[in-house]
Amino acid sequence: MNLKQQMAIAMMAALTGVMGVVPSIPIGPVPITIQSIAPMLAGGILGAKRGAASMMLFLLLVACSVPILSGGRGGVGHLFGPTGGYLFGWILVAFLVGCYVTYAKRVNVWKLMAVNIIVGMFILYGCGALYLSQVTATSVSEALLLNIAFIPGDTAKAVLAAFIAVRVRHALGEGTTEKVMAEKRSA
Ligand SMILES: O=C(O)CCCC[C@@H]1SC[C@@H]2NC(=O)N[C@@H]21
Repeated sequence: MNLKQQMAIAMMAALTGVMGVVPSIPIGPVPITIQSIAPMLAGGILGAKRGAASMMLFLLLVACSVPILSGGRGGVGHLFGPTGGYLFGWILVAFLVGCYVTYAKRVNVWKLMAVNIIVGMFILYGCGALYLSQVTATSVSEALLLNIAFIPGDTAKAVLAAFIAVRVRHALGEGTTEKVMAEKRSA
């Protein structure tokens, strides 16, 4: 991995942290947060491995008590608290969304939007709810139902993330034959 790719991972982790300045809206044990757009952007812009790496770096910084979770929270306790399933799920979301952009011959904004919705919402809700039901006295079905409140905001984030990712990839020349060949040579 070259320096430019490492910088891109660090910048995505930093961007996710900057989003943490925006306070979350607490509704029950899991808040509404703008940061849930970050894994979709990370995968959509950086691809599978680098997208997942940026989310890992972000969570590592949180574990080191850097106050970059929404509302300025940090500390390893947050990773294993009620929202831990969502936080670790962000790595999976970035990876799976990234798989689409990495392996698609041509990234289509509508398909990316669909992948964002399926992975960045419904698979993430599954991870979050399963974990939440383990660490609190909530059944899996109750925990799943909590996610209904996130659907409108997360749908908007999935749409926005798809448009931003396609624009940024286009601006960076990602997916062009020359770029793919150059990356294969430097890998
Ligand atoms: O800050 C945290 O502790 C993590 C919050 C996780 C929030 C989840 S991510 C998916 C869903 N959409 C939201 O806006 N909130 C939840």
